[in-house]
Amino acid sequence: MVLGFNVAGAVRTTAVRERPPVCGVGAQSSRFRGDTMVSVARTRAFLAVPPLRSTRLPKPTRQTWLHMQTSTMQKARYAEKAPRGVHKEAAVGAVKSEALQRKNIQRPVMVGVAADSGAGKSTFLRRVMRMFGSDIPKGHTPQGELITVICLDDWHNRDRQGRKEDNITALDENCQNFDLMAEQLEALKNGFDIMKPIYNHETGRIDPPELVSPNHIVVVEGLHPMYDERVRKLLDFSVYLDLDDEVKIAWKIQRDMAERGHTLEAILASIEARKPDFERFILPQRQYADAVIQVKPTELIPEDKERKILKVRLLQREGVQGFKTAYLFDEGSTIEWIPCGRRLTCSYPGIKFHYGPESFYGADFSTIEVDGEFAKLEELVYIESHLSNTGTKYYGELTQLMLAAQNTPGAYNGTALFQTIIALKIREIYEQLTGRKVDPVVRS
Ligand SMILES: Nc1ncnc2c1ncn2[C@@H]1O[C@H](COP(=O)(O)OP(=O)(O)OP(=O)(O)O)[C@@H](O)[C@H]1O
Ligand SMILES: O=C(CO)[C@H](O)[C@H](O)COP(=O)(O)O
Repeated sequence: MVLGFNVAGAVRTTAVRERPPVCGVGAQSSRFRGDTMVSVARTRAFLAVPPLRSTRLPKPTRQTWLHMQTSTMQKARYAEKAPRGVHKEAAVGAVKSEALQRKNIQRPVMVGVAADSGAGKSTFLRRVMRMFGSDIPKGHTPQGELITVICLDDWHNRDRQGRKEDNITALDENCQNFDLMAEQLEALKNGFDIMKPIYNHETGRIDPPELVSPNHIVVVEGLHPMYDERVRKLLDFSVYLDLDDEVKIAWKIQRDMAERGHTLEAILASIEARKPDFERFILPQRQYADAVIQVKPTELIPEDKERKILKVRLLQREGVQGFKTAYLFDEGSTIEWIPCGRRLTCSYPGIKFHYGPESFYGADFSTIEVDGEFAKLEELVYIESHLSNTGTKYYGELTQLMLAAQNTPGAYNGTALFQTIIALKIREIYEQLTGRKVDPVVRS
C-alpha cells in the first residue's frame, strides 16, 4: 500500500508494512547490545546521540558516541538518583536530541494506551500507526517518521525468573521501575534522547537498553501508562481498552490456543491468576482515561455464548484540550437508533446504536455505543453521515479507513469503528496541539 502524508509542508510517500508494534511480539532489538553499549553507570559521563540521517537508526559503535560536557544541573540530577538496579545502563541524553531540529518538533505529543495483555492494544495501535502513514522500521520499539510506540513492559524491574522467585506478577506496581519510567518519559517529552531498557518477551530477560528519540507523537502503551501520577501528567491524551471478562477469555482462547498452542485450562488459570492484580493495578486506570472503549457481549442475543457478536461502547471525556467528542445526530441529546433498513443491510441479530451523556467516575462523558455487526462495510458511509466530530478530513474517510482494514480483527463491529474514530481523534489532537497538518492516508 503506498500512502502519502504531509507534515509542515514536507510531502513524503511511504509504504506501510502490515506489522504490529513489537510489545511482546516479534523481533527484539539487537541494536545496542554488548560492546556497542556505553554504560552511564560505568563512565559517569552523559552521552549525546550523533546526528542521524534517517529514522532508520545506524548501528552505533563506541566511536559514534560522543561524550559531552554535562551541565551541572543534569549532573546533579543523576547524582541524586537511587541505584537503578537491573536498569543501571539506562540513560538520558545530556543535550537536546538532534531529532527535534531534524524533524522540526517543538515537543512530542504523548498519548497513553492502557489495557491488560490480550485486550487488543496491538490491533488498535496498528490502526493508529496507519493513520500516520509511517514506514515503521524494524526493532523492538517502532520509531516511524511521525510516530513512536513505546511499550511500558520495558520498565519491568524483574525478569521472568525473578518474578517467579518473588511470586509477583508483571501487573504489580512493585514490578515496575516507575522512577526510571517517569524520568525517561519526562526527558523524552522535553526533547531528550533516552537509552530505554528492553524487556525481552521472547527470552523473559532484561536486554541492554536501546536509543529512543523524541518524535512528533509518542505513544506509551502497556499495563500502567496512567498508574503513576508523574507519567500520567505527561500524557496529552489517554485511552483505556476495557474488555469484559467473557470477551477477554474468548480473545485469549482464540489467540493463545490457536496461535500459541496453550491449553484451555492453562488460559483460564492464567486469567484467574492475574485477576486480583488486574483489578488492583490495571483497572483503576480507567478513571483517568480520556477515551474508554468497552467491549461487552451482545445484548441482542439472549444467553449468547459464542461471544462473536459484541456490544462496544466509546466513552469520551468532555473538556479535554484538543478533543472534540464525536456524536450521533445531535450533540448532547440521547438517541436510540436502529439503522437497519433500505440504506443499511443488517443480518441477524441486527444493529443498534445508542448515544448520550454519561457520568463516569463522577466526570462528564459522552458515549456512543453499537451492538451488532455490519454486513457490508461499504454501506458504513450511511452511519458515517450521521456521526459528527469524528475527526475525518473528507466525507467518507472513516468508511475508507474501515474498508482498508477489513481483514483486521473486529473489522465488522464497533471495536474497529471506535478504534478508528480514536485514531482519527489522535490525529486531530496532534494537529490541534501543534498547529500542524497530517494528510489523510487513505484518499477519497
Ligand atoms: N476487535 C477484535 N475482535 C476480535 N478479536 C480481537 C480484536 N482485537 C484483538 N483481537 C484478538 O485478540 C488477541 C489479542 O489482541 P492483541 O494482540 O491486539 O492484544 P494485545 O493487548 O496487544 O496483547 P499483548 O499485550 O498480550 O501483546 C488477538 O488474537 C487478536 O486477534
Ligand atoms: O502482562 C504482560 C504485558 O504484556 C506480560 O505478561 C508481562 O509483560 C510479562 O511478559 P512475559 O509473560 O513475556 O514474561
